[in-house]
Amino acid sequence: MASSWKLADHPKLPKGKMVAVVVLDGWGETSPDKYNCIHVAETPAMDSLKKSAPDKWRLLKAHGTAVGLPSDDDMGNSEVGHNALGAGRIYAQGAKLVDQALASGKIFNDEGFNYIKQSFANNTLHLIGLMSDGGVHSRLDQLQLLLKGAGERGAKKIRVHVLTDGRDVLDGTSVAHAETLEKDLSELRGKGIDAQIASGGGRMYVTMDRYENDWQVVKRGWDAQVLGEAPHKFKNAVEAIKKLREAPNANDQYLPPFVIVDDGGKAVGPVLDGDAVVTFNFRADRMTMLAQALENEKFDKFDRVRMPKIRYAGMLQYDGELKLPSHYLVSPPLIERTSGEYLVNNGIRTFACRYSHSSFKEVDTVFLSMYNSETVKFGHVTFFWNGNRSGCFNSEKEEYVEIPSDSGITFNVKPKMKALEVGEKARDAILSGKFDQVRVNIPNGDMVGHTGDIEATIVGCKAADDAVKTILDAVEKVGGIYVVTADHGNAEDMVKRDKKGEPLIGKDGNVQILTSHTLHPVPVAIGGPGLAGGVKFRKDVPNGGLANVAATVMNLHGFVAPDDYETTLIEVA
Ligand SMILES: O=C(O)[C@@H](CO)OP(=O)(O)O
Ligand SMILES: [Mn+2]
Ligand SMILES: [Mn+2]
Repeated sequence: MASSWKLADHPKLPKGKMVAVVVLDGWGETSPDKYNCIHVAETPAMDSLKKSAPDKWRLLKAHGTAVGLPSDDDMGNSEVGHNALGAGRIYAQGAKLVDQALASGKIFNDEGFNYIKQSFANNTLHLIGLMSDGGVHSRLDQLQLLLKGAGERGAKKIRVHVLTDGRDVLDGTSVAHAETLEKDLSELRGKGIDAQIASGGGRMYVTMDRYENDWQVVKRGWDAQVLGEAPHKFKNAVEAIKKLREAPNANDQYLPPFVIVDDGGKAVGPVLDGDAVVTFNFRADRMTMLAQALENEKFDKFDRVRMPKIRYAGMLQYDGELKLPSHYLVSPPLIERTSGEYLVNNGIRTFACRYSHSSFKEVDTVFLSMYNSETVKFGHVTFFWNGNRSGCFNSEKEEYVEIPSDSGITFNVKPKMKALEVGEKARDAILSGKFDQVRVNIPNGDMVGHTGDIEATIVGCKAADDAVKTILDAVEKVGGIYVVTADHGNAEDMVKRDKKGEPLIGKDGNVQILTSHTLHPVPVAIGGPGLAGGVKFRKDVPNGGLANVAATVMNLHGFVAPDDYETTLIEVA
C-alpha cells in the first residue's frame, strides 16, 4: 500500500468489528402530524434507536451549505448526501459550481463552450434537461443564463428540449416554468435568433432513468429530441403541457413525450449532423444514460435509428471514471480520497477462512465491503458514495450487489419495493462473516414519498423499518456495530406549508402535496454489541452534518480519519 493511504490506528477503538452502515433514503426528522408518514407508520426499530440510547442518537444537517449546496434554502438530495457521507468532506457541488461559472463568465471561455460554439454559425444548438427550479438536477435560472450567453456569442438557432419536473417542485409548476422559458425565447427571437422549445416530456417517463433501470425511458426521449418523433404533436409547449395534464391521473413527472411541429406538421427541432447538444443538468445519475447514447459510437441499449454527428457537452462531466461525457461546460467537484478508497487500501484483520487455512491466522490487506440496494438507488451507495466514480476500487475486496427494482410502475403501486430483499441480502452478507463493512440503502421513504401518495408512503416507511430490524438482528448475532442514518428528508413531510408551518391549501381546496425532499435534519444512531464501552456522540459538534459520518465510521473500524476530513461525531469516555 502506498504510504499516503495509511490510516493511523485509533488510540482506543479496536479493529475487526463488522460495521453495518445503513442509509434510509428520504428519512428526515420533524414534528409529528398526519403528514409525517414516518411518524404515522409503525417503525419500532427506528423508534427504539431513538428512545433507548440518547447519547447514541442525534440529528445531522443534510441540506444546504452543510452538503455543499449554494444556500441553506436548498433541500438535500441523494447525490450531495451520499457524496458527503462517503467523502467525509464538504465539496462545492454542481449547483454551486455552475452558479459560480455563470457569474464569472468563465463558463463561456472554457473548453466545453468553445467546443460547442463551433456549431453556432451554421447549425443548431440544442439544450436538453430538466425544466425546474428545484436545484437537485438543474435550475431554470441557469438555463436562462446559458441561453442568453449563447445568444450573445453567436448562436443563431437554438432548440430547447424540456423535461417537466413535479418531483423536486410542486406538481403543475411545469406550466409556469414553460411560460418563463417561452418569454426568454421570444426575447431571443426579437434579437433575430431562431429560438424555440422543440420537445418535451415528464422526467420519469422521458429520458431521466438511472442506473440502467429502464432504457425505454431514454429511448422515448431520444425519439422526441433527436429524431423529432413523438405520439403527441403541438404547435406550442405551454399548450402541450396544459393539454397533456388534462388526461386522468396525468402529472408533471410522467407526462408523455411530445414534439413541437411547424404549420406543415414537421418537427421543429430534430438533432442533425453538425449540431451542438448540451445536457444542462448538473447532476449525474439521471443524465449518464442519455450521455452514453449521445456520445458512444458503439451502443446497443436501443436502436438509435439515426446517430447524428454532433458536438456534445454536458453541463458537468457526469462520470469521472468513464470520463463521460468527454466535453463539459463546468468541471465537476473533484472528490478524491473518499472513505471507501481509504478503507479498501487499509487492510484490516479478518478471520475469514476463505483467505486462510487456519481460521485464526492473521490475514492483512483484506478489507471486504458489501454494498447493496435495489436498482433505482444502487448507484447511491456506490457511485455517489465513491465520489461519482463507477465501478469499485478493488474488485477483490469489494462486492456490489444490486437487487433489480420493479420497473414500469410508480412506486406507490408497490410501496414495499425490494426492502425485504435488500434487508435479507444485507443480513446474509453480515452473517457470512466475509465482510467488514456492509453498506445498504433502503429506498422506500424517498421513492414512495416522491409519488405524493401518503397512504403508500406509510406502507413504505414500515417496510423500510422492517429491513432495518432484519439488519440490526444480524449485527447483534455477529457482535457487530451499526450506523443507521439517512441522506435527506422526504417522507417525514408530505405537504407544502406556510411560514407558520400550517399546510397550504391549493386552488382545488385540497392540501398541496409535497413530492420533494425537505430541509429537515436526519437521524444518525450507533450501537450494537461490538461497540466499545464508553463510545458516545460528542456534545461539541452541534452543527454536525452528513460529512461527519465518514470519520465516525473509520473510527468504528479502528482507524483515525485523515486530518482534512470533517471531524468524527464520537468520543470514547
Ligand atoms: O429521484 C431523484 O432523482 C431525486 C429527486 O429529483 O431524488 P434522490 O436525490 O433521492 O435520488
Ligand atoms: Mn435520497
Ligand atoms: Mn429522492
